[in-house]
Amino acid sequence: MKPKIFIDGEHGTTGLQIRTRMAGRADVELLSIPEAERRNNKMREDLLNTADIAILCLPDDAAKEAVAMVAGNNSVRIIDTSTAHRVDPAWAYGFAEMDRAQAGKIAAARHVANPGCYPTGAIGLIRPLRAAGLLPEDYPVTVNAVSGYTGGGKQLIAQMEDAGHPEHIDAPHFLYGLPLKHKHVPEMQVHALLARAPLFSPSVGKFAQGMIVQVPLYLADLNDNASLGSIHAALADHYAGQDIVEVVDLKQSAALPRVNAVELADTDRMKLFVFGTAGAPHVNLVALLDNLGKGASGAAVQNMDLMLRG
Ligand SMILES: NC(=O)C1=CN([C@@H]2O[C@H](COP(=O)(O)OP(=O)(O)OC[C@H]3O[C@@H](n4cnc5c(N)ncnc54)[C@H](OP(=O)(O)O)[C@@H]3O)[C@@H](O)[C@H]2O)C=CC1
Ligand SMILES: CC(=O)N[C@@H](CCC(=O)OP(=O)(O)O)C(=O)O
Repeated sequence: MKPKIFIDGEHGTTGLQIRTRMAGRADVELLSIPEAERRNNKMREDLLNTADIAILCLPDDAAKEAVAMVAGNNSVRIIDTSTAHRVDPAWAYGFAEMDRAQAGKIAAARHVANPGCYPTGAIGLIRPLRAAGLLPEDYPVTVNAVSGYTGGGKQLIAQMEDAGHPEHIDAPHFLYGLPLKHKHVPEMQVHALLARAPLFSPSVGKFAQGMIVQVPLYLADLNDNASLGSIHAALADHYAGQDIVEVVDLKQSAALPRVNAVELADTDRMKLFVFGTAGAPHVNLVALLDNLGKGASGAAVQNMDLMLRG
């Protein structure tokens, strides 16, 4: 029998993208709820309890309610794309490449918390340097990022695309999260293995999908006389043999005049760069991804595939 997959929230931004990725897959049976019934709790509860894997693409509170709907059912496994369970030690964090053991943990888990889009970039850059001992645990990490507007789901998409929307946003690029209490900070701190909460400044650009995450570093405050070359080598070693995360060659990075936020739109890949000049005091670590690809729906399908094999 084919494993049954139910995407709760399949008519939202993340859910639709997962459905698109699953179209044509003959190895799974996709359970579906009509759009008009998407908030029908009885139907959702039945489908959640029928599934082998439920993928939650809901706001945090609704995700917690969905988990409660399958309490006592030991056969359904869950991938939650919301923020609700990302620092819960009982849930496997769904970033398969973040260390060597993680793909195995996801494969064996009943509960998987899909990472946030910004944390995928930030943790992807920082954690290998913590693991290699180059970045001190108490380094004052800053994370600056720009996301495509689909990152804000149906509501922000409408505000950006519909000129008649009462809260239409006209800005081509805007900063938000100005009180510095973004919901992604805790998972960045926990999974990047940092003692101090990173200072995170997000922004949105007038493009649908794409993301740049930047982590600038002062070399003098790192360990082991860290250099442009040793930082790049640590990242390249960590991701060697991966097909989703690519560490761009130093020479290629040095030749780039710019980084285009939408370069990886509509892909599930992530590119990591180390920018700077040999012998100079700073480096800038940069992650490039699609907020809906490796940043959300692509990662959810990757995790589902690991769980189906596990
Ligand atoms: N967009 C992105 O780039 C990313 C999103 N995520 C996470 O994915 C989750 C979904 O976000 P996103 O797809 O962007 O959001 P959307 O607003 O686009 O979609 C959410 C969907 O969930 C439905 N929904 C909301 N509340 C309930 C409820 N109580 N019961 C049943 N259905 C409900 C909505 O229906 P209705 O239309 O009626 O509101 C909608 O169809 C969020 O937790 C988000 O944080 C994670 C990483 C990146
Ligand atoms: C552009 C934008 O608004 N982005 C969202 C984050 C993306 C998202 O909702 O994802 P998570 O589930 O990972 O939080 C935000 O800043 O709240």
